[in-house]
Amino acid sequence: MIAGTDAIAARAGALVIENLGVSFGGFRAVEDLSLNIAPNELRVVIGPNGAGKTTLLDMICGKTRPTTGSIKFGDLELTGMPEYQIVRAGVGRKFQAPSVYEDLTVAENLEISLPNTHGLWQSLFYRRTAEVRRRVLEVADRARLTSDLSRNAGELSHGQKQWLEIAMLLLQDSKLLLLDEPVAGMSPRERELTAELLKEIATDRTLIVIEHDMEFVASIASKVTVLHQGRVLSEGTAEQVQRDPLVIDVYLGDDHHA
Ligand SMILES: Nc1ncnc2c1ncn2[C@@H]1O[C@H](COP(=O)(O)OP(=O)(O)OP(=O)(O)O)[C@@H](O)[C@H]1O
Repeated sequence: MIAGTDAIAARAGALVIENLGVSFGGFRAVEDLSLNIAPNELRVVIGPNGAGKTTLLDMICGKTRPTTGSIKFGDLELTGMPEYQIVRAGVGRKFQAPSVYEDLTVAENLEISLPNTHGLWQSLFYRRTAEVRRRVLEVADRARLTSDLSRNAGELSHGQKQWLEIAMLLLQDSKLLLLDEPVAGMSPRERELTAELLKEIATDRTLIVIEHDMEFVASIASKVTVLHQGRVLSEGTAEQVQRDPLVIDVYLGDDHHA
């Protein structure tokens, strides 16, 4: 019974992190960190430089192995699983710098993100091909890339490349998306569109977004977790954490709180 319930939670994207910790040669980058993220939640993680934000995402996606604690994605314990299995379990990571295939078109970038595409092209089975086209068009529409499908990805603006990469995660069927500063370097209009896109994605997927820009955070987040020195310092709405004296203290002198 419990396994069945957990399996549903895994598909829906619940993430439960308990007492997570990692040390790099004696230095504790993350310590005793617990987080509970509901299915279809859009959680923002903020914190000053070196707080452990990137290290947290690295541990969820298997890039860094925790020294202590557990990361449960539904009924799956992710700690100890190799990175490719974590991807297959539905966890997709986007790093700060976009990594798309610049010499391929937007459509081609999207097509190759679909699982099992190689076998598909070998067989050239019409119905599957039509299904691929349908899914590519649907996700391109979601990511505001419909009119750019035949352009080379290298010609896209910085913001459009970020959307393409998010679209690739959607086609990979990621149920939990980990995004590292998705609006860094974007224009104000691109930020607005990204806020809309992320909110839309959170209607049927779970997202964890690392972000510095508090205006953007306020525009997207239902809940914010503030990390400091590898631990959770505060949690609440953007407004609540910005008013928290502990958070103000940590950011003192930082223009985020001007
Ligand atoms: N592989 C590593 N080896 C040694 N120290 C590391 C390693 N990775 C991270 N650290 C250290 O762990 C701490 C947390 O780093 P992390 O990159 O997670 O912080 P962050 O909150 O993402 O900061 P930023 O906002 O600057 O990206 C830092 O002090 C960093 O120097």
